[in-house]
Amino acid sequence: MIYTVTFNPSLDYIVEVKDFKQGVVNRTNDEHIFPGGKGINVSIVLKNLGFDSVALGFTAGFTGIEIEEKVKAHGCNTDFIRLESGLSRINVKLKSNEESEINGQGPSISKESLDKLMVKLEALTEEDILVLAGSIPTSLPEDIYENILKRLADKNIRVVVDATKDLLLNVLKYHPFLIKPNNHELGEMFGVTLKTNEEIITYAKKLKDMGARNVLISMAGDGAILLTEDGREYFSKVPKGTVVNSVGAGDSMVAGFIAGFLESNELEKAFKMGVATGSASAFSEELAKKDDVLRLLATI
Ligand SMILES: Nc1ncnc2c1ncn2[C@@H]1O[C@H](COP(=O)(O)OP(=O)(O)O)[C@@H](O)[C@H]1O
Ligand SMILES: O=P(O)(O)OC[C@H]1O[C@](O)(COP(=O)(O)O)[C@@H](O)[C@@H]1O
Repeated sequence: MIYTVTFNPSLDYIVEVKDFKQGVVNRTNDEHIFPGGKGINVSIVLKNLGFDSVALGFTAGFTGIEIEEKVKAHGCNTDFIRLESGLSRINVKLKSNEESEINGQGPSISKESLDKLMVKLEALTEEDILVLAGSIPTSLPEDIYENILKRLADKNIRVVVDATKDLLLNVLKYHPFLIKPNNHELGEMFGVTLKTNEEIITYAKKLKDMGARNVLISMAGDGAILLTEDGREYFSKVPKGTVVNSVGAGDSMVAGFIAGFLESNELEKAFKMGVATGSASAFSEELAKKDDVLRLLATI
């Protein structure tokens, strides 16, 4: 089974405002509310591609109840831990001349609740895939992903991590099967601005040297790069299309990669499927659907 963990689920409030102006009352032209958070998006897209998973993580308050209902409405299995207090966050995505995002901090997670998650994760076996994705509430220490992988280290589970900065860097010594920073996050990890593909490959290799097995770097509309554990390097352009909503494109890419790998056992095919799935999400209001993914895959 595939298990996704979202420490910090959200309701994504996507608002379109023509010519947004600061400091005045603006009115929306269009608005949507979607369940969000990286692991949750991975679970939804996996389902759209025909793969079952279990969405794990923490929810709180009425927003948490709504998130869980919406995830279930997509046909996903859920096993969230309910927090005693606080509210799951509402992340605002403002689409105007530019795209801006305000992502919340999320509720506090107590030690007892964390322990409940560990009990669930300790039941995983080498047959399973674990996806740890997204930020953690500010109340938690930055070594939380690292601690989880340390406790699961002898189980031979294939782990996918989509996180930023130290949260990601600290897990590399546990040899995650796949990591997927974008090019900006990659630069941020090393305190540099990366401009060319050569520079991006140089720094992606550092993540491999630090322990990651396969490193997937997304670059939004500029394509993607995969460095594989057996030393191959792939670059792909993105398919042609009109971007409608790129929120969740990165998570969709992770889901597409996993689905492609489970279908073919080939990293190159997984890579192409990842790119097609990311772009299928970027080209639609909601997350990628299978028909659109397969149509784009044929062009890569
Ligand atoms: N402007 C775009 N045009 C085409 N595909 C896109 C675009 N933006 C994102 N994608 C697709 O989604 C994938 C992930 O996008 P990216 O924005 O890099 O991830 P993240 O959301 O993690 O920052 C890309 O590799 C690509 O396949
Ligand atoms: O946990 P973080 O880093 O705050 O990100 C959460 C946000 O990212 C998303 O998962 C989308 O991520 P991507 O656009 O990178 O795929 C949203 O659904 C959510 O609001």
